[in-house]
Amino acid sequence: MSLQLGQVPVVVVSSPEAAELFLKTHDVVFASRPKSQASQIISYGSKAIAFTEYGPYWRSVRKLCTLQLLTLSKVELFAPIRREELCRVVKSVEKAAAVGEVVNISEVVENLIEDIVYKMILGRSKYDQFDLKRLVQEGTRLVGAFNLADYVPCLGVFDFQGLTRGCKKTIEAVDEVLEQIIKEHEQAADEGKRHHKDFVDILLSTMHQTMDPQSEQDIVIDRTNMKAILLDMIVGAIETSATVIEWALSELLRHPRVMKVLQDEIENEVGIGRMVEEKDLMKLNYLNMVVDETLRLYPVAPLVVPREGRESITINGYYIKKKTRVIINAWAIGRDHNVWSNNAETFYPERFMNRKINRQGDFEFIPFGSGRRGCPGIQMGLVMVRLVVAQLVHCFHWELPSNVTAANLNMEEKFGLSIPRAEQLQAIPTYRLSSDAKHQLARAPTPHPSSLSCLGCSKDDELDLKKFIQKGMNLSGAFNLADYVIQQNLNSAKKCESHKLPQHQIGKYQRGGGEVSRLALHKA
Ligand code: HEM
Repeated sequence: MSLQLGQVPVVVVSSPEAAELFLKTHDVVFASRPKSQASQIISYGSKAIAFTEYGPYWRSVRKLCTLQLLTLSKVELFAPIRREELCRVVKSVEKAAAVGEVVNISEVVENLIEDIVYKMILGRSKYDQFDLKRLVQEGTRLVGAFNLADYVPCLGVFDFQGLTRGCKKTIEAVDEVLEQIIKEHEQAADEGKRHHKDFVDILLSTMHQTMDPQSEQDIVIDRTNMKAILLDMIVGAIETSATVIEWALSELLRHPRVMKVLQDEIENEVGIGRMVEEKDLMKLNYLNMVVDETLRLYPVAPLVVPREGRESITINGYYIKKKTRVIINAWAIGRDHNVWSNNAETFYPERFMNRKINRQGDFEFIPFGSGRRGCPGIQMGLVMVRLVVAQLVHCFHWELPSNVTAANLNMEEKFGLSIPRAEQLQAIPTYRLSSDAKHQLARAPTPHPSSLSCLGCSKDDELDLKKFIQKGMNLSGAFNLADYVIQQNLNSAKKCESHKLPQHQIGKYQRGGGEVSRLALHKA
């Protein structure tokens, strides 16, 4: 569908076939983002990833964030943080369950995801004096709002809708929090207190240095870029994951049959004597179906994030002018009857049973977008969503409060860049694990700090790599006679013999060093 919104030509894509043309076949043409007044202000002038135009800067920053924070190995590194935060939440919901209290699930989930994300990205829990979550929500609302000035630019100066004022106020408050976080990291580094590097430390260490030596442009990041990147990561991680979890739990509450199948699956795989661990997730197929079905019906970004044509192009006989804005309607695609049959509006996870889904390559299912601008946080998002949903339905039975039924539970959404529930979700929990699980909860280990190591994993108790490294250092530092007597003539075995150095002596050092480095490499 083609629209003319003010001065901006817009193409709306609402079928999987068309989505494939824009996100795969001609992805490179539509890999840029349009500039909007709100996104410019909120992203410090397009200095992060999500609203930055396609080019070397965007590529370098995206690469940095992916490698340092979002690869599967980095995501796994943060498992202890997720575990500890979830244990804390389970304990507090258990207390509410003991007295039959109604729990505000939305609040619990949003706070949980917020805590996990801050610890992963900022290396600390939230500040009492700053409500960063509220600022993030406000920022997302402002960026998602329809701003007349984006389509009729001459109206921009008047700011009729007050969006520019709102954005400036929000970003000033966000800036204060980010400045404090950066200062704390700098101070701790100066005092030699930072033994484990978090994402803020990584960004600080890359400041003012060429980010990508292979890039044709000399790209360096300064303090402002750093804040923009941190904000992008926080917004990307908090709003999205919490929203999916809330919708999944809402649908499970409306569909007791699905809830029961899911609880049975987890009980069979995990047992009723302990909480769900991340390693269990890969065995939980029905859980994956529940999450996919939620993402199909409630794609967090229903219109993905707008794209912009970098050049004019003709697609399927239609001429599309350079700078045309492209809106991919993931919401409509997820509910398309031609793809999902006549029951497309129904929450029915079993539809994914015999469907092999590629989450960023099948165009009938694009909750994470696709192509060059597809979501880089998919691994982190999916782990958080699956783990929290699994844990909450495994540890508790949930019932709607007495005045709400499955039929009248309010399922309206708030409109913005993302679509959270309009009304907070509330339910009454009953603890369902055996008493052994309580001991396990009490013993929940404190996580190791979010160290981003060069191997991308934490220390393994069974593999004492440090011992091998020390031994290797000892051997390479040892005085080796052979280095002084035969080193110059190593290539001549005959000369070695003629120097009358005992063969076993040479072999001892070579064997020792070789064995140590072989073992160390093997362990690594
Ligand atoms: C369930 C969770 C998530 C969902 C459903 C989701 C969804 C999306 C979608 C639809 C897009 C637009 C893709 C496109 O234009 O093709 C996107 C982009 C993005 N997401 Fe996510 N996301 C999730 C989690 C995360 C997390 C955990 C992070 C980072 C910590 C993240 C960071 C980003 C960034 C930086 C972009 C912009 C990419 C670019 O423009 O190059 N997301 N996400």
